[in-house]
Amino acid sequence: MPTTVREFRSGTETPLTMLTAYDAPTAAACEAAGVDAILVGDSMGNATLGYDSTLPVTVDEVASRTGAVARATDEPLVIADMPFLSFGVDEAESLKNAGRMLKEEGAHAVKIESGSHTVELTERLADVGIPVMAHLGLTPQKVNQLGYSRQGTSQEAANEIARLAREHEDAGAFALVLEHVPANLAAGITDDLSIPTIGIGAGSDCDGQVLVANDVLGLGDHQPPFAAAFGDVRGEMERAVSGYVEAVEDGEFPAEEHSHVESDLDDLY
Ligand SMILES: Nc1nc(=O)c2c([nH]1)NC[C@@H]1CN(c3ccc(C(=O)N[C@@H](CCC(=O)O)C(=O)O)cc3)CN21
Ligand SMILES: CC(C)C(=O)C(=O)O
Ligand SMILES: [Mg+2]
Repeated sequence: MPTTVREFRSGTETPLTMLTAYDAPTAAACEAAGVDAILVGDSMGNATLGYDSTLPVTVDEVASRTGAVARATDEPLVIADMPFLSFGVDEAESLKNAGRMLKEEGAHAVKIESGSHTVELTERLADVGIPVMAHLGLTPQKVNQLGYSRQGTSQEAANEIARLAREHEDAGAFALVLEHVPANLAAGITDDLSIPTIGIGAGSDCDGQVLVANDVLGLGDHQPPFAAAFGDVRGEMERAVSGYVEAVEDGEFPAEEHSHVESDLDDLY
């Protein structure tokens, strides 16, 4: 498994796997299951913080969860997802916010939602030693312009995504997320680039795949059409909590083995 971005590359026999995690136990489960990279996604906004988009997520929130994920794991690459307006406004601020994820929180790399405005920033970050994962196609921080719809569906839009993909590789990005784009566009970009492409709703010809952990675990209430549940963790949580509630209400918990009596104590009343 990769512990530096140099080992996270295309052309391997099996596709690369990436999953989001926002806490230590989920990160530990990802590591135990052999996930190659963990993305501390700004999807934490809707997945765990109760917002209806990723826009309100702060640098402090991503930083604190990145620290938790990095402390809980050794092997997987840990990538911090830079939140809305934490990059791309002011260069010094972008470098400070991204650098903090590596310097203070133990991330190995950052991801930034990309566009023509992030080519120079990607180069600058890479130059100072902050590996950048680029992200094209559906970029949820642009929900107010794009909604959550498919991207790259016209020839013109597809060409633009392919051009930006090449520009970000040339700028020094170590990998590229392609979200909600046609499988044939993602396949073409994957062929063209030498850095690994990681798809989400982008078909099976990318070098790797990423999904939001809540969707994979069966923990979410609403999941995108391209996601799949491989478990029923929400059901499992409800069963465990119901068991606890019933045991307390029936007087079965706590039992003797969960309590202790000090025979030396005097009666207090
Ligand atoms: N749990 C979760 N999973 C994700 O994959 C995810 C998040 N949260 N939060 C951030 C973004 C938002 N994403 C989404 C959310 C919804 C659709 C979706 O339902 N798309 C429909 C409707 C499009 C529309 O509104 O026009 C589609 O048919 O494409 C797609 C991606 C992907 N990301
Ligand atoms: C879905 C991935 C690519 C993401 O950006 C996130 O989880 O925030
Ligand atoms: Mg994100």
